[in-house]
Amino acid sequence: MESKSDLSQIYCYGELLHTVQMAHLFADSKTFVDRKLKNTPAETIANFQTFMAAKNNSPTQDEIREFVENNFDDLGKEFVPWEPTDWVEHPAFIDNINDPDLKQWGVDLNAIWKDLGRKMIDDVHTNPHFYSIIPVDNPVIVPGGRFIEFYYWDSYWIIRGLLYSQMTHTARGMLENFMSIVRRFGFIPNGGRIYYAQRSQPPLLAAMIKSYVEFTKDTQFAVQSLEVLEHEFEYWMNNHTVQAKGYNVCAYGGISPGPRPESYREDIETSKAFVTDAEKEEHYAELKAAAESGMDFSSRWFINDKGEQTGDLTHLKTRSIVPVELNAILHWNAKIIAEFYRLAGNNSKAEEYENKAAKILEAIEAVHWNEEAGVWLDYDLINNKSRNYFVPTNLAPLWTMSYNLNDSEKISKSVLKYIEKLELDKYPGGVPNTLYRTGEQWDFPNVWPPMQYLLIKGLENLGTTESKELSVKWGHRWVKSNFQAYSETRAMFEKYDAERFGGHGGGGEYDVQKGFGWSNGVIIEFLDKYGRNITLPGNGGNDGGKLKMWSVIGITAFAVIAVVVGRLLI
Ligand SMILES: OC[C@H]1O[C@H](O[C@H]2O[C@H](CO)[C@@H](O)[C@H](O)[C@H]2O)[C@H](O)[C@@H](O)[C@@H]1O
Repeated sequence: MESKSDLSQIYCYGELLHTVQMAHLFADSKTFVDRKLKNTPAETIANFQTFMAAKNNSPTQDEIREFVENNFDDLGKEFVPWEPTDWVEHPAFIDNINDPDLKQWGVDLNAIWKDLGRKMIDDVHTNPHFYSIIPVDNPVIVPGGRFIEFYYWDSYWIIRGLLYSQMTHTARGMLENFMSIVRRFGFIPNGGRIYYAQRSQPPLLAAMIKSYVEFTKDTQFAVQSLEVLEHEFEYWMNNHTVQAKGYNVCAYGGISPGPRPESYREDIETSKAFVTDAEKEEHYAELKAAAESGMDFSSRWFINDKGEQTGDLTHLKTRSIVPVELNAILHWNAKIIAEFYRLAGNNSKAEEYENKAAKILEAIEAVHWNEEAGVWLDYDLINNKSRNYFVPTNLAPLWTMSYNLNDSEKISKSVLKYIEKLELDKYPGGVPNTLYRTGEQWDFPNVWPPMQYLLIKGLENLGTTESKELSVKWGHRWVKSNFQAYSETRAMFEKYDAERFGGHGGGGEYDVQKGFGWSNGVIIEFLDKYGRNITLPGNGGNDGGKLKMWSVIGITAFAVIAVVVGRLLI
C-alpha cells in the first residue's frame, strides 16, 4: 500500500519537485504537478535518486525533461469525456430573455457546461496514488483553461449557474463530492489536487447547499448536510481565529511549509528578496494565505513599512489582515446552519448557531464597520488600524446580510455616498477589484465576476430604492459588457477590464483563462433576472456605451454607402 506522503514527496514538496520546477520545463508551472505518474510513487522516487546520482546531482534541463517524460504521463489522463446527463438544450432561463442576440448567447453559454464537465476514470479510484487529483465520486464542472479540477469558491457561482440551467443532478453531485471531502479532509481544499490540500478558499459550501435547497425544495438534503456544515464551520473557527480589538475574528492562513507546488518557481523568485530561510518561509505562508483568500494576488494584502498598501509581493502580510468577507461569510454560515437545524426540528442547536452568528455579527460591527468611511473595512493587525482602501469585499456584508436589518436606510445612504466619493460607477467595464495598479491579477483594472456579483446582489439585498437602482444598472452593464467581449472573441473570460467596455483582464502569473465557470454562472443568473429588460442597441435598445457607439458608426456607414450607391445608380 502506497502512503500518502510518498505522493506528497512528488507533488507537494521535496527534491524531485524542486529539481523539476526549477528547470522551467513548462511555460506554466501547474503543468508538471497535474501530470500522472507512470510508476508507483516509491518507484518514481527511487528512479529520481538513481537519475540524480548518475548525473552527479546536476542534470541539464534536457536530462530533467527526459526524466519527466520517462516517469510522468501526459496531462488530463485522469478524465474520460463526459457529457452531463441532465443537460437540457433549452432551460427555462432562455425564455426570460427578450433580445434575440442575448437569447442566442444564453443558448451558447448553456452549451459550454458540456465542455467544462469532467468525470474521473475508474483507475483514479482504484489507484489514487498515481494521480495528484483528489478522487471524487461524481463528475464536476471546472472553471476551464488551466483549471481542470474543481475550485472551492468558484463552485458557488458554477452551482448557481447549473441550477438556473436545470442541471440539479450535476449540482447535487458536486455538493455530495464536497461533503465527502469534508469527511475525509476535515475541510475543503482550495482545489481538487493534493497540492492544494493544505489550504482552503472562502467557505461557501453552506451557501451552495442553501441555493440548492431553495431551487429544489429538498429540505431533507439541508438536514442531511448539517453534520458536515457544522464540521467545516468549526474547522474555520478552530484554525483561523485571531484577535482584533478584543474580538475573535477569522483571517486566512495556510499551514504547510515551502512554496506553492503549482507556482513553485515563481515563489522561489519572489522569496529571493529575503535573506534567511525563516523569512522565506514566512513569505511562502503569506503567498499561500493570499491563495486561500481566492484573491491571489492583490495589493489588498500588502502592508509596507508605513502601514500602507503600496508595494509588491514582498509586502504580503495576508495573515495579519482581518478580511471583511471571510467574517461575513462565516456569519452567513452560522445563520444557514441555524436555519437548517430549525428545519430538522432541533431548536436548541438552532439557538446555539444563532448565538454564534450574533457573536460574529458583533465582531463585524466592532472590527470592520467604519463610521467615517461609511462602509466595512479590512483590519490591519500589525498597525492596529482599519485599512481604508477599496475592495468590493468592503461591501460583502450586504451580500451575506451581515448587518442589523433595521439599519438598512442608514447603511444605504452611507454606502452609496462611499460609492459616489470613490467614483466606482465611472468604469465602463465594471467595478475594479482595487484602485491600485500593480500588475497583480486581483488589482486595478481587473474586474472579477464573483465580485461584480457580490456588489450587485448586495445592493439588491439592501433593498432601498437607490441601492436597487444602482444594482440593476450595474447588473445590466455587466451583462452587456460580457456580451460585447463574447461577440468579439466568442469566449468567456475568468476576469475582465474595468477600463474597457467588453475588454478582458490580464496580469498576474498566468495568462487570462477562458471557459469560464464562474463567469458563465453569473451571466446565466443575470440573464434570468434581467433578460426581459435588456435590449441591445443593434436590436432597438438605446443604451450601452461602446455598443451604442458602434451601432451609430454602423448606421452612419450604411447610410453613406446607400447614398453613394443611390447616386451611382441614378
Ligand atoms: O496557479 C495560481 C493560482 O491559481 C488559482 O487561483 C486563481 O484561479 C482560481 C480558479 O478560478 C480562483 O479560485 C482564484 O480566485 C484565482 O486567483 C488557485 O486557486 C491558486 O491557489 C493558485 O495559486
